[in-house]
Amino acid sequence: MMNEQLTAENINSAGHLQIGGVDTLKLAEQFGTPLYVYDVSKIRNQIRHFKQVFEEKKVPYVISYASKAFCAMGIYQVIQQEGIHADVVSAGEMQTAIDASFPMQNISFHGNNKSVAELEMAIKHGVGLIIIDNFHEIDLLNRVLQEQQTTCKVMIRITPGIASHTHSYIATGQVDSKFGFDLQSGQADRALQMILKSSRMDLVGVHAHIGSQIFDSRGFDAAARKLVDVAAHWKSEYGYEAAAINVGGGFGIQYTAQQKPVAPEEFVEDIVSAIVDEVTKTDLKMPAIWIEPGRSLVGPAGYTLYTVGSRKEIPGGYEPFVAVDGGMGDNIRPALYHAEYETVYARDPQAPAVEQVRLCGKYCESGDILAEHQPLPQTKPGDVLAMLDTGAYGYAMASNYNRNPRPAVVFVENGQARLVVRRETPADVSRLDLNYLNIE
Ligand SMILES: Cc1ncc(COP(=O)(O)O)c(C=O)c1O
Ligand SMILES: N[C@@H](CCCC[NH3+])C(=O)O
Repeated sequence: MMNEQLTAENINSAGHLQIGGVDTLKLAEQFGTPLYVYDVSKIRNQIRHFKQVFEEKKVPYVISYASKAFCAMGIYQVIQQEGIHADVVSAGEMQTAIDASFPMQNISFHGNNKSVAELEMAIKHGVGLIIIDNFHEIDLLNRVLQEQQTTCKVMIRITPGIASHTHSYIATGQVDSKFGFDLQSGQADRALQMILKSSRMDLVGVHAHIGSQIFDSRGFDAAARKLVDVAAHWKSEYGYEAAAINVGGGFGIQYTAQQKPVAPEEFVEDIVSAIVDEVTKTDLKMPAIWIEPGRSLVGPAGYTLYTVGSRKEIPGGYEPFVAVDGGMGDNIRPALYHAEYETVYARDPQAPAVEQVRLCGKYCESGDILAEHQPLPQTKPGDVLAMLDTGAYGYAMASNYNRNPRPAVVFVENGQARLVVRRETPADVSRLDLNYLNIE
């Protein structure tokens, strides 16, 4: 039976799993495993779906890819081709965008504790927008702008007081969040007044992000309406009219057959309708609507290929452990959020399952389980498995725990595979260490 996440295009004439027209067994052989593989056309298609919604609704918009979901030069190059913006949250992400020759005016800089060095770097490189999170940042940014004798565009991030229904580790819109200015206590208004007073900051609008991996539109609807409300209040109270309303990202994707999020573009349709509806009740001009999708752009496009190694049977009715050559170092999400994924047997994704196993990694942690109750056909060492939908927050959150080198990343498009991040070597992993006792 075919996994729901796959289509007929995923099976080649040999019956093997293929991605972007390339056989996954060949990819594993050519590039080794574990391997992150992206089907680039899926990313391009999703961007087009988002664009279509805005264009049909005839509203001004900006799509800004949240590059924390997957950051590498290659992805900045793809999204630049598609003509969208990106947001970054660190000097490292910014550097990667610079290395990819991404137009810096299309970069927004987020973060709840941006350092002076990061702000200086952003201003020096002409980052298009700084999304201001707190009072300390207003102070730092004013100083940096003063020193560099320049100005920059900013947005104010507010906490809309909306609890989204997602894992508590990835909810951000509730009042008790570390991100953004609180509305109820008047923090957001104070921030507005300070920014309007600054001759160096050009305020373009208001931002909120309610969380990640959200499955339905209710929270977005409420957040969108709240943002228009804030914009209307700022106009009537302070004479400031927002040119942009940024609703953040967070559109959930389907990782398993049981999960039923609405399609990413449907979230956007609902958001746009809510904003248009609210704006028409006010005297505001239609602001540009910004979205910041991360997971929904890159998650479903990503696959992780693993090779099966050891197997442990435990008498007494326990599920066997089947170990692969990766694990929590290349995908921390199962251990961190109890995230679930589906995995298929690459040689024959339609092969009937004969058992359920615990798919575990090679890291020295009992919690290094990639999937419990994973149905699989009979596997043997050397077989290749493909975990689906690993494109977001997989490579981005990879670590060198146990000093395991991180996997390579390959982009596949039109039957061609290209390495976009090379595999780390053991020498890469120890490259930063210095000799404490000067022993040669
Ligand atoms: C401010 C902001 N925008 C966008 C995103 C992207 O979220 P997602 O990957 O869930 O679309 C995040 C991460 O949650 C975020 O913090
Ligand atoms: N890293 C999280 C999402 C956090 C989003 C960042 N604000 C995940 O894997 O689901």
